[in-house]
Amino acid sequence: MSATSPTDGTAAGRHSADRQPLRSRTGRDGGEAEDSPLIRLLGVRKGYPEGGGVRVVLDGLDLVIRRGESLAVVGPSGSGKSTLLNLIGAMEGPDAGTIGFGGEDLTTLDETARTLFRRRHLGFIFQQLNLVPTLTVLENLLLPLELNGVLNREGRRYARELLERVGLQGREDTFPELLSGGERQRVAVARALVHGPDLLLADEPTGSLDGATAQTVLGLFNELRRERGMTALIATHSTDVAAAADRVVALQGGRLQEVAAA
Ligand SMILES: Nc1ncnc2c1ncn2[C@@H]1O[C@H](COP(=O)(O)OP(=O)(O)OP(=O)(O)O)[C@@H](O)[C@H]1O
Repeated sequence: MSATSPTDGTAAGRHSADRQPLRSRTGRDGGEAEDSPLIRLLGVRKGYPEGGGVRVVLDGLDLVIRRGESLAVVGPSGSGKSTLLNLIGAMEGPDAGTIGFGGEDLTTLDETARTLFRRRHLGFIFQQLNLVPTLTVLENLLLPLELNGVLNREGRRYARELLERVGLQGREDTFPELLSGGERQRVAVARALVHGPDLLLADEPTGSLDGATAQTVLGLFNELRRERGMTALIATHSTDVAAAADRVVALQGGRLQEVAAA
């Protein structure tokens, strides 16, 4: 079964683009380009070895995500949400199926091309955060810019602006181990956004945050979608996070199902 169409990604894209009320929820005017698919999964399967066999986690997923859309993925623990994010983020490859990103099939890229693709186009917020402990907060934020060879004055200014927008102004020179869990999570949020990614992949991005701070972070995602046309895919157990998304899909038993908007 598909999140958007049981059979065909193209039809699924048209179906999704017809969802006018979803656009008005974020205040976007939803032009043609914004509504075009950014990501297109067709027949994606993924399993892991277990007891001499293979345990299938994702069982033939079809999914279309439009440019500028925010999509929440919900589902029980172990249902494959992180696995789905890892596949779309080209962290690993599927056993079968294709994953299109802006017309390019990620499953055909070699390791070097996948690394470059991730650096240029994606912002990750991992559950484990993956902050570099030997770098300060600001240095952690500058890392994606450095890796992309675009660390300049404007990048430094934007890094500071993002820290302010997540409420961490004044903590630029602090090391991650001296921050609270929620503060560390906000550093990871800002770091994922600093290079202006086309797609944000966020795994439980507000899990360590209080309600008000979580709303600030979700508001920031939506602002960046409006300001920069960013697309967001968010794995979550939180009903608040799901409610802030344009669209919600649920993973269960290896399959995706569209969930009615709240
Ligand atoms: N690299 C791996 N090797 C073996 N099994 C794996 C690997 N990655 C994930 N799995 C298995 O795939 C299943 C799905 O894991 P995944 O982390 O995607 O679930 P999830 O929905 O994100 O869970 P949670 O909500 O608890 O974070 C789990 O049973 C997990 O053990």
